[in-house]
Amino acid sequence: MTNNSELEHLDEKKIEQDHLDEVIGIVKQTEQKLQEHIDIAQEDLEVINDAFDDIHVGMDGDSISFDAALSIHQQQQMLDERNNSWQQNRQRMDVLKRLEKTPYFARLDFQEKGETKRETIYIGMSSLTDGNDHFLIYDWRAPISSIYYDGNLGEVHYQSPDGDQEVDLFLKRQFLIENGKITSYFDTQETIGDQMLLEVLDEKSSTHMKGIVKTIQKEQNKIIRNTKSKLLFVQGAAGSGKTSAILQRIAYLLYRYRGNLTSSQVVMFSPNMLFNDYIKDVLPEMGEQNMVQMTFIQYVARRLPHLQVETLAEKFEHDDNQKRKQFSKFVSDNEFFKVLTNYSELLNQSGMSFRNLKFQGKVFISKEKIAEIYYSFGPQYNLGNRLDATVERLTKMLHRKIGSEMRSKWVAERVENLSQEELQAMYRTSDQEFKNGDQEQKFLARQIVTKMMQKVYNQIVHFRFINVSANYLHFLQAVPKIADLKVFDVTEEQWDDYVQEFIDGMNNKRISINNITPYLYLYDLVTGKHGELDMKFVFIDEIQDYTPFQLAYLKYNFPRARYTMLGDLNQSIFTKKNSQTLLSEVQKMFNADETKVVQLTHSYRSTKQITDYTKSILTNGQTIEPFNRNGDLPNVLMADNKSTSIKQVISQLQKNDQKNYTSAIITKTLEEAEALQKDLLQENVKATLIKSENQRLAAGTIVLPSYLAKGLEFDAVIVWDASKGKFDEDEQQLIYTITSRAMHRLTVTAIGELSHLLQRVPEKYYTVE
Ligand SMILES: Nc1ncnc2c1ncn2[C@@H]1O[C@H](COP(=O)(O)OP(=O)(O)OP(=O)(O)O)[C@@H](O)[C@H]1O
Repeated sequence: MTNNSELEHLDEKKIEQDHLDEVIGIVKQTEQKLQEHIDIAQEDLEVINDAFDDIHVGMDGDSISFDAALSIHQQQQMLDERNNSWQQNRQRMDVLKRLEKTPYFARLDFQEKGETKRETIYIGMSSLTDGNDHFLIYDWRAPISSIYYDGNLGEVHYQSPDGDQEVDLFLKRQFLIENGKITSYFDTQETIGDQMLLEVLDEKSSTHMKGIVKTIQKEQNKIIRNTKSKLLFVQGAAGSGKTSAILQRIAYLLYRYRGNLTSSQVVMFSPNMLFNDYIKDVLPEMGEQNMVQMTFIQYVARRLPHLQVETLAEKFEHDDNQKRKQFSKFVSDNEFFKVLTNYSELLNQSGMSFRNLKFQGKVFISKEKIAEIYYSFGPQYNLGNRLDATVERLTKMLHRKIGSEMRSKWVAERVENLSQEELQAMYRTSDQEFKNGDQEQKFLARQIVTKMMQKVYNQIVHFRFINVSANYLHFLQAVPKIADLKVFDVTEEQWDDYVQEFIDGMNNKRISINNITPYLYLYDLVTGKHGELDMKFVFIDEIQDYTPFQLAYLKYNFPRARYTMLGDLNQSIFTKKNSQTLLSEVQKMFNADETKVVQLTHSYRSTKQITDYTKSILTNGQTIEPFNRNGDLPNVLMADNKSTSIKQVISQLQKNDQKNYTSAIITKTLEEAEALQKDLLQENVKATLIKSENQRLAAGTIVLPSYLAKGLEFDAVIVWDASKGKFDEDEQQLIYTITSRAMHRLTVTAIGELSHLLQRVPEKYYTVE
């Protein structure tokens, strides 16, 4: 028997479904109108294109009349405009198609302060108006929508363009809608009801990340809508939604600053390429274009195309050595950044190295001559304009050289022997006239010499006459004199080895990750580069893997940008930095009143059981609060030997399969991942090996090394071979990162004895088989 409240609920559901049907009807009408526009625009484009072809046909030979040129220009402009609006319409159509399935996910009933009328609004992925400009759906990023994420019922505030607004909120309703049908709805008192969040988090993982617009949490909303801070620093536990929050933040910023901000003025530095692929759908699904996305290594390496940069795998394995760790610490410190900055100032007086400028294999301007020119400018010059002045002087010398070279014998001979086609190619117009033969001869000689000299000119304007590697080497050699090595526990002999390593690398056209950033920074200082002034927002994910040097360099490169840095200081697998130091070092680079630090402590990715387990691995970790979603206890599979361990993995994979969980087997190193995948194959178990960050995640079981697992998540994770002696004490963060990738199920395998890092976890948090 149904009671009254259930009946009311049914009635209410029907009313909501009717409203939904009505909105979907309007979405469809809007689609139809838009389609007509698109069709017309398409026809227009074809007409313009045809006209364009006619003009081309009308051109006679190489010359083109002024009228035709003008016409082409106008047509081109028209074409660009139409193309643009055509593209915008297509994008809008994609958004409407999505709205047709799920127009909105929430309803708010409220009354603005000072108003007498109650209002009801619906919130969705994008706004939609009816014919009378009345909003049927509000974009989730609109100012009013923020009360959905921020407030409990009752008095709530939100920021509008006119300042702080107060409303009285009566009702907050969340919908689950599938293909135009309301499957369920909840009225909630709290910010975002746990029930809705549970439903979302219980879903299975996929090879691509999903948006979280419907269930953004209050703390996350603060990150998303922050527009004031120059530095927004987010410390968040594994799985607390840092990455999700920044992607929504980018969508928010693109909406909020529409017209003044394009996706090319937003750059995101991500931990590896695999991760870029993982998140690539989130923004397009919100109707926005992806930002510029790259890894730090890509950013620096693209400027040195002739050098091979150490890979992540190499760096990970090299740093296993204690001596290297010590160097890495020194050369990645803020102090080292200062030492290098100071060194560059000395170069203003002396010490810059140059290369000879050559022409046809012979020295044309010697490096000594260049040095003389460079230091002929007074002390009022800085490095940047000293170089500019040198370029100017060298260019003048080049012009003089062209003048004298034109009179040389080889040029006269070359002119004599020019074929008809070569001549035509040299004349400005096919009927170029000359006063006399002498003038024509001069003109041609200049053309020939200028062309030959073009290479030298390019070398000058691209600063090829600066010997960057010699300069950097001098700097490294000078370090013991200008910095206190003892502070960093490095002896002079050890430093000499480090310098030698750089020289050996260079001889083989290789450079280490440690050297590449200081190398480029010195180059930028010498060339007076001002950085990319146009970049407005810089996002850095997994900040704990950046060194203070790299961060200082990014700041130098994007001097006008606002920074959002996110990370989990518990997951520093490359820098192994102590959490607080990194934060305080970063904060020093910005004014305190322009900095905001936000902590996200709730972990949403994993079940309560997994989070309880993973957080016990950390001895002095940041606060982590599990979200109350239940699952199995993590299980530890102990074996006496490797082949038993492999059998255990296979049987676990089968159990995971039964639950439809995709599994990832995470090994410590790449070598182990490769060996394990082969062993599995021998047993007829297929798994995709992810061995480089340039691959894509595949469906089905995958095997990957720890450092590529950053930022990713999987239904089930099997940690391979967490045996005794496998992980050092300072690798807690690494094992924490690996285990915290699991959403629903976590398995750990070990041979002989379990790693002491995992023996710390209280026994009540796992089972042993
Ligand atoms: N508000 C939310 N609503 C729904 N799902 C959420 C929310 N916040 C986070 N999640 C989910 O939690 C998981 C972890 O989020 P995300 O990867 O953004 O966390 P992270 O802090 O970047 O993690 P890590 O540092 O471990 O890489 C994702 O599946 C994400 O969809």
